[in-house]
Amino acid sequence: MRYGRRVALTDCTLRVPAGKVAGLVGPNGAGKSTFLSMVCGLLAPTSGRIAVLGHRPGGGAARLAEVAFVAQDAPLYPSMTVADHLRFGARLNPRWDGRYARARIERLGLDPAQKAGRLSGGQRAQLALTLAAAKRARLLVLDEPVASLDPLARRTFLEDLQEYVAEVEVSVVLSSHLLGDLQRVCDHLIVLSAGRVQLAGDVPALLAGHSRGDGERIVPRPDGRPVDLEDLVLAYMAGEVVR
Ligand SMILES: Nc1ncnc2c1ncn2[C@@H]1O[C@H](COP(=O)(O)OP(=O)(O)OP(=O)(O)O)[C@@H](O)[C@H]1O
Repeated sequence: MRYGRRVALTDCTLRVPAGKVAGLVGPNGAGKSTFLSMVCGLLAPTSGRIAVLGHRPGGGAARLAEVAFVAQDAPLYPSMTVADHLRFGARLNPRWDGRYARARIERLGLDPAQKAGRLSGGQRAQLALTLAAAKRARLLVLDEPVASLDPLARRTFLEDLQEYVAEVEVSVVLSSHLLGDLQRVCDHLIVLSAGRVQLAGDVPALLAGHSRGDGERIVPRPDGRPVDLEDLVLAYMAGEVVR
C-alpha cells in the first residue's frame, strides 16, 4: 500500500482469525491505521488483495452493516446530541441494539442532551465505541480505542469488550500501544513494523513456540522469568530477534 511514493505497507500477508480478539501493535508510522482503514474499505490497496468476511471491503449497505469501525480520532457529528447519535445509529444500522446503546450511555453517565462537540475526548471515544458495539457488526475494528480513556474507564472498557465478545458472535481487531491491555484481551497478535508483518499468530502458540525455541528466538530475560507478550512485542519492534 502506497501513499504517492511513500510505501506504508509491503509484503503484508496475514489472516485475522474469526471470533477472536486480534491485537495490532507496532511503532508509530508502522502502518496500523493504514491496515485498519483498508479492512474497513476506506482505503483500497494500491497492489495486492484484501478480503474481509470473504468479500472485498466496503460495497453495499449489507456489507457495510457487517463491519463497525472506530477511527483513532473517534469522529462524531459535533452539533448532534448523544441521543441524536443513537437515533441516527438506529436509522442506519439494520441490526442496531438500541437497548444496549441506551444502557451503556446511562452507565457511562453521558447526558443524552449533550452535543457531541461539547463532550470531552474520552467521552467522545466512549460514545463512538458505544455506537460501534450497538451496530452488532460481525467485525469490530478499533484504532487505539482506549488512548483517551482514564485508567478506570480503560479497565471497564476492556472488561466490557471481553464480555461483549463472549456474548455476541463477533471478531475484533484493535490497535493499541498499551501492551498490558493487549496481553489482557487478545487471543491473537500481529506485530507490524516498518510496514511489514514481523510476527502474527495466536498468543498461546506464539509464547509456547518461543519457549520451545521453535524458529526465531528473542534474547532471554536476565531474571529468568518466562517470556510474555510484552517481551515478544518489544523484541520484535526493536529487531532483537535471533533468526
Ligand atoms: N494520508 C497519508 N498521506 C501520506 N502518507 C501517509 C498518510 N497516512 C499515513 N501515511 C504514512 O504511512 C505510514 C503508516 O502510517 P499509519 O498512520 O498507518 O501508521 P500507524 O502505525 O497507525 O502509526 P501511529 O501509531 O502513529 O498511529 C507512515 O509513514 C505515514 O507517514
